[in-house]
Amino acid sequence: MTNESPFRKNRAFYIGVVLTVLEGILSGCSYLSVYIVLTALASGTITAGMVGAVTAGLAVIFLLRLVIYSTGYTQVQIGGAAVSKRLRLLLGDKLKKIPLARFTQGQVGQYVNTMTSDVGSYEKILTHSSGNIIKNAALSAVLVGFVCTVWLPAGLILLAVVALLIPDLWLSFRVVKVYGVAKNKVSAETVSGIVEYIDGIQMFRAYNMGGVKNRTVTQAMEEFSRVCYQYEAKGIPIGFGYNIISWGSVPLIMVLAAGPWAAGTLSGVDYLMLSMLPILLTKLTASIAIDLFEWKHLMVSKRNIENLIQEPEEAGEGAPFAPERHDITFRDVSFSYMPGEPVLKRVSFTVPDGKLTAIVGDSGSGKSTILNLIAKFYEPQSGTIAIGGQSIQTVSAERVLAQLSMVDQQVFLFDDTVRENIRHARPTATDREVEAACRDAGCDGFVEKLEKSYDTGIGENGSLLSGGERQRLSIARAILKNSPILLLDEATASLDIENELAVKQAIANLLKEKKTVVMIAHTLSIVKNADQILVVADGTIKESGTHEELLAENGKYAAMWNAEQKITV
Ligand SMILES: Nc1ncnc2c1ncn2[C@@H]1O[C@H](COP(=O)(O)OP(=O)(O)OP(=O)(O)O)[C@@H](O)[C@H]1O
Repeated sequence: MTNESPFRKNRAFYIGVVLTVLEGILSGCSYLSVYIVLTALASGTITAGMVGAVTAGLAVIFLLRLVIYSTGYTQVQIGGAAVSKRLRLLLGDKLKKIPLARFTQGQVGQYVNTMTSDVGSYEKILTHSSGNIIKNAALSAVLVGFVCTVWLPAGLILLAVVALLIPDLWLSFRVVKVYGVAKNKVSAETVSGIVEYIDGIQMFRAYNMGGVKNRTVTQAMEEFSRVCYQYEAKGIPIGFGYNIISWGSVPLIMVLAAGPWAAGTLSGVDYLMLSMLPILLTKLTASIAIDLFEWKHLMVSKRNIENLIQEPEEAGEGAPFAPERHDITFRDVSFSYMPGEPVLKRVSFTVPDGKLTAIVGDSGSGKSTILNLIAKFYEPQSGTIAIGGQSIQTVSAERVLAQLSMVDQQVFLFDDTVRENIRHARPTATDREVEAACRDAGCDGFVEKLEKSYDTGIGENGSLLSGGERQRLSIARAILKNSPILLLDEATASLDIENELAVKQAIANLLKEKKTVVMIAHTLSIVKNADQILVVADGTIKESGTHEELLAENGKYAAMWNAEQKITV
């Protein structure tokens, strides 16, 4: 990673800005032509040749402005789009490194907001606000300079109008600081609510919760419109006040300049220009004030982007990680999702290399949490987790994940074809390898019945497939990846009997290869033959051993086994 600012602008942007300023200055030159013509008219020295020359000059200026404006505008757009593209890629990369725990703390809305609207707003600063401000400032400088040469006191009054922008902006920036930041925060919360609502729409409808959830989203939106109203309501009077004061300069100059005009020290044309140009300047400064107000607000977006860039990343470096053995050791590992609510308490155990270890226990006892920690989705608060004797704390999650495959209850599938969904596990795999993995996972039967077989699209998150079919596709992925460690969350409970058998057969095929396997089992019959069984209870490993050893111990496992036998008999 370089030390260069991610916000740095490129050449296209600077070229665009220079051209925009040039166009602003040129537009001021049109007034100079009017002045020349009017002066000649008043003094009676006007000729047809002169009118022709001024008209030609105006035509040239117009053409020049057209070319400069369109080139400048295009360059600024290209430059701005390049910066926002760089920012989006950087933020996308950053999201991969933020600890998963952050995504469960109401941050999702903020992240979505920053990735989309904040980057869009920052792009707007570059492509619109900055250009407008610089252009209007350049034109204002030309006008004030010109008025100064016509009659200095009028020029000084206009300078005062420009200077009044300072208190105006000070006040409006305070509004942005309070309400602009609040607006942004509420907007993120609204996005969070909407994301949750859309994500869970099936469940909300199934449980008739649309109304309740709708109310939550509606309240967030109402709060958003309230803050927006406050923001505008506080900002408008400041702009309005500035407008009234700056417009006062027009009659003031007219009244003050009337004396020198009557005395003959100012010509009629000068007086006319002094009456007209301040009108233009007040319009320009009002526009600058509005643009700067907006610019300041958009800078809140820049700060949000900076905050996201600076978010702490998960521990671990990019150093290579290829342990020779794949035994997994937990030493005094403690973990909680929420402060003060421990899920694992000083847990220690070893999963032997190349063996099958099953984890059993009550619902909510922390079984999936153990798998999440092995996969580095979360970091333990204390203790160490090692793979092949090497602590994974100093290894990046990406490199740890390269060593393992996960098959769990939450299968995530892309809105892509069957083939590409499986190939994600190993992008270099050939079609034959993908199809072989599918066969081993028992997918070939249903895949071949699909309209375009392996090239059929499966819908968003595999919505066109059944639960069991989705499970088997995720097993096919694990088979294709062929990693030395396999983490399995046995999830056949919600499947019909046919699918359950198919998934169990697929898992059995997956287990054929000699791997280090950690398997959460919700039914004990499936773990009878495991090399080791860990019984989790109250955030600790209550018992460990083989099926026979644990039955002989006559503890929790034996009780669970006996209970299950009674149900199945
Ligand atoms: N992302 C999370 N944020 C906060 N708490 C969580 C989170 N995930 C799990 N928990 C809590 O941690 C505890 C352990 O959850 P975990 O999913 O590890 O249990 P489990 O034994 O796998 O349960 P099950 O057998 O029902 O899948 C539970 O009390 C659960 O509510």
